[in-house]
Amino acid sequence: MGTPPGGRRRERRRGPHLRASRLSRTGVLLPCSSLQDRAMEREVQRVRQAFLSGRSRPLRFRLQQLEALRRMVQEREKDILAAIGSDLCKSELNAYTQEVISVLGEIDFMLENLPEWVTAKPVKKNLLTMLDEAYLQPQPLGVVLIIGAWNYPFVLTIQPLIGAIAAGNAVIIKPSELSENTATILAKLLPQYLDQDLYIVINGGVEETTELLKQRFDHILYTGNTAVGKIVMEAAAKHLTPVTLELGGKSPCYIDKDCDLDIVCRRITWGKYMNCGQTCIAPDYILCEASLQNQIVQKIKETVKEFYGENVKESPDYERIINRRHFKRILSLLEGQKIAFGGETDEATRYIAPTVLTDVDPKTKVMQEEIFGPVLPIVPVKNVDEAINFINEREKPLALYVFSHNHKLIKRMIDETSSGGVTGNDVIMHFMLNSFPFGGVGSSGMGAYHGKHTFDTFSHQRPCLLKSLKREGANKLRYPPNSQSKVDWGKFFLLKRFNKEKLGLLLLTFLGIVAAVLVKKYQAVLRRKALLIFLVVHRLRWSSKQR
Ligand SMILES: NC(=O)c1ccc[n+]([C@@H]2O[C@H](COP(=O)([O-])OP(=O)(O)OC[C@H]3O[C@@H](n4cnc5c(N)ncnc54)[C@H](O)[C@@H]3O)[C@@H](O)[C@H]2O)c1
Ligand SMILES: CCCCCCCCCCCCCCCC=O
Repeated sequence: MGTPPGGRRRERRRGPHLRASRLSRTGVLLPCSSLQDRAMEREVQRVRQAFLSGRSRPLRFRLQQLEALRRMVQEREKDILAAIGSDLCKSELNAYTQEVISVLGEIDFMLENLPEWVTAKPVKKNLLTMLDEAYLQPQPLGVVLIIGAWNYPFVLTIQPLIGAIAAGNAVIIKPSELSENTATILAKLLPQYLDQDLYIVINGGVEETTELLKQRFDHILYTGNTAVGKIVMEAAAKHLTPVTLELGGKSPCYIDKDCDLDIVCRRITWGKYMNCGQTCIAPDYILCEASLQNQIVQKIKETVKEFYGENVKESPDYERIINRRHFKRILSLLEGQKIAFGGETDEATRYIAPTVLTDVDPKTKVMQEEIFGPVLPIVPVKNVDEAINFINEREKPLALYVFSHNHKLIKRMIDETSSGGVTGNDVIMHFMLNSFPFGGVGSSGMGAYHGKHTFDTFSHQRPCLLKSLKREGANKLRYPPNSQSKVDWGKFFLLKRFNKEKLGLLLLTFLGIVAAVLVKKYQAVLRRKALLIFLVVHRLRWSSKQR
């Protein structure tokens, strides 16, 4: 674990120091020069060559790599927890439950299901292809770039990696330079456990990411803010590279008056102040009727005490803001606001107390940008209609939360709004169910991952149609010269429409096709039956001759 909560922490410059050494196989650290471009290109080229060798493709290899990754997490757990701990001032227990547990769960899930996912799946056929072989074959995309985020620096980098390996790709991992300890440990550990040419870590800041983005990839998965998401997409467009953008936004939380406020406030307090509010799907603000405000403030205040004790600063469960820039940014959101409780700060340790703001004017700064910190504004609304309008007038959020005993109201909120994901009567928990695709919509992102969805994100579902070089008669229908009769046949095969005059002929053809299908299907049986008949007849003739 890093500096203990409350201890004075040194604010280090993040980024430049990562660039101070040369390109290496264990986390590429680059000199800041024009050589960088070529060095980056060579690195990507090396990974591409490894992909082209074909060794990332066999199921056995993918399973081995995933098992090796699991071994890394298990054997080096202490180092990983310490790195996360020093980046975000997080206890080992919290780093484990918030990050490591999901990674281990995801690896186990992949190992269990991958053999089924990689197999080709037959598809439904039409009359034109009924005698052919038609299936979907998932195939790796190639070289994938994963740009991680700093707020959950381990899970948000490794979870996509798991799916990319499972899908048979080569991967370049670019951890966030803001969580520098986790970035360093990933660059150190991954090459010790995984194939060193197929999966590499490139560390660095904006400059290196910019260089990296000039290269051609087969897919980019970026996690971070919307502004950089646009930069990534623009760079990707130059190579027509598909992107998955895991972005952010202001996730609303509507509290209906028909609910159990004690439970609601406990759940919101957990999701809002976990990781000091630096969670992409944390409830960003509360919408509720004005009459509920004071009770909500009171109950959140009590829960904060229950969770973190009298002195939040001393709690091992309360993290710190990642850096001074974000600390100052969050502080600026408090200007001119009515602080109902909290508001204490300490710049030296980048501590911001769990804070609630009441009667917040939607036009103020705190309601104009994603907070990404432990500040919770309450915006009073008249009723659920106003809440729905409020949400729909803004960018589509990454998550939406609605609390009520009234199931119909929850369903209505879901039907009449849009967001990446929704949880009714809780927060955050949809992230933990890997049968859900996790991702945004509109400005909160595009594409999704988790579980099978990550495998699909990093796979190409290749349609494969295998025909025979026989049965050319049927194919003549599509060759020139065209004729009305051929069109009629086309209508029959593709639209299942009959020309009444030709119904008899069509019926006959159809029976012919059915017979052909049956013959093909039961070829072996028919061959055995024919042989048997031949032998019986032969035997009868022979015995009659004998007589
Ligand atoms: N949807 C999700 O899963 C998810 C998860 C975590 C965070 N987020 C979002 O991320 C945001 C917080 O992260 P952040 O904004 O501090 O991320 P950030 O600024 O740390 O950016 C992340 C990555 O982008 C790179 N980067 C930054 N500026 C760049 C530039 N100009 N050109 C090229 N690359 C650049 C960085 O090197 C880093 O690797 C929030 O909006 C949050 O909601 C989303
Ligand atoms: C012991 C109980 C286990 C339940 C753990 C719940 C932990 C939630 C972790 C949430 C991680 C959220 C990551 C969000 C990604 C965006 O920032």
